[in-house]
Amino acid sequence: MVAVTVSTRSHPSPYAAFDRAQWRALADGQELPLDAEELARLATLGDRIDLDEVRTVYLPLARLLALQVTASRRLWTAQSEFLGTSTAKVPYVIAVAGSVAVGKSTTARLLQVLLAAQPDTPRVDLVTTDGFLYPNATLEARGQLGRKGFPETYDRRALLRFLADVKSGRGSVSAPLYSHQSYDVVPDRAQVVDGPDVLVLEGLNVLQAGSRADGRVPEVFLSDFFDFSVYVDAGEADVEQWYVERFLALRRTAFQDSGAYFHRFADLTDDEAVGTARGIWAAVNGPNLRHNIAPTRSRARLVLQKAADHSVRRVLLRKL
Ligand SMILES: Nc1ncnc2c1ncn2[C@@H]1O[C@H](COP(=O)(O)OP(=O)(O)OP(=O)(O)O)[C@@H](O)[C@H]1O
Ligand SMILES: CC(C)(CO)[C@@H](O)C(=O)NCCC(=O)O
Repeated sequence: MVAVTVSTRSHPSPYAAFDRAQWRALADGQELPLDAEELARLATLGDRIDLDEVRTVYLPLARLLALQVTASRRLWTAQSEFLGTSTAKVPYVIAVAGSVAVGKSTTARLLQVLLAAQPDTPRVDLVTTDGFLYPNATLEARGQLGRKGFPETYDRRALLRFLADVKSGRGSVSAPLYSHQSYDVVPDRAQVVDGPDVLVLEGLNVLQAGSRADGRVPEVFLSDFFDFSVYVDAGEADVEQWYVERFLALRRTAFQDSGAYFHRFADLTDDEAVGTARGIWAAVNGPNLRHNIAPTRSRARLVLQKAADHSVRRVLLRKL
């Protein structure tokens, strides 16, 4: 099957586009290594997804990635033999980017499960960049608590160091953790990444180039350490709607916990909750999407374009 090439009259597109049927056909006959129960456990609250969607979208993606891992290992071994250096295995790093509430977490968790079922990649670790946010106390002192998720609210040097350490083949590399419930990084706890076959790194900011305080271009970018990158894309009006729906659902569940940062929103009426969620979107997540996240989409190797019902309607794969 031939993929459609997306192009404008003046610029040939760097992407090949696949509709659902074309993409699904790439993994025809492959077994799905998870059932509906496991899927429900790993899907983000509000993310409507079923096994058919996993088979159509994520299974072919996992197959493509497994193929890339195997090929890159072969290349690595050949180069090491040529140079006479050690052939120690280094983790294959996949970045997953996109807006708040677009479904990055579900995508990243699905890739973890599907890749772990492939023969060459049994050990797959998942790290989210949320843990690299500065603690609320630091953000508050800097007047940045209302900008959480913007590039400057992350410790980008620590994130870069973490990834450089993982990619240099070092074992037992620690990543800090974040709690959505307390809305803050978790002190005194860490996630240890110990030489997996694949590391999936998920976050709003993974494709951002960053800039230094002195305005100079940094010498090393996070993306220098990526082997593959996925951008989860949808229209802003749809993502805002998903954010609002999730906020309403969390109000009935997570916000009820008296220890939750958002507990003060637990007793809002539906109208008040919608107003509050739209307010947070308009002040923080919307501008962040427009100014800092969407502009990085063109750096991704693969784009999943979602429709209003959360289903992926088109897959774009970089051919240039
Ligand atoms: N305030 C909250 N309280 C409790 N859980 C939350 C809260 N906000 C988000 N979550 C949950 O935390 C997980 C990750 O949320 P996160 O905000 O990182 O995802 P996202 O980046 O907004 O969106 P997605 O993963 O859907 O792209 C989700 O399962 C979500 O339902
Ligand atoms: C932690 C992030 C930045 C990313 O996951 C996001 O979920 C967030 O908290 N954004 C700030 C505005 C809000 O509370 O939705």
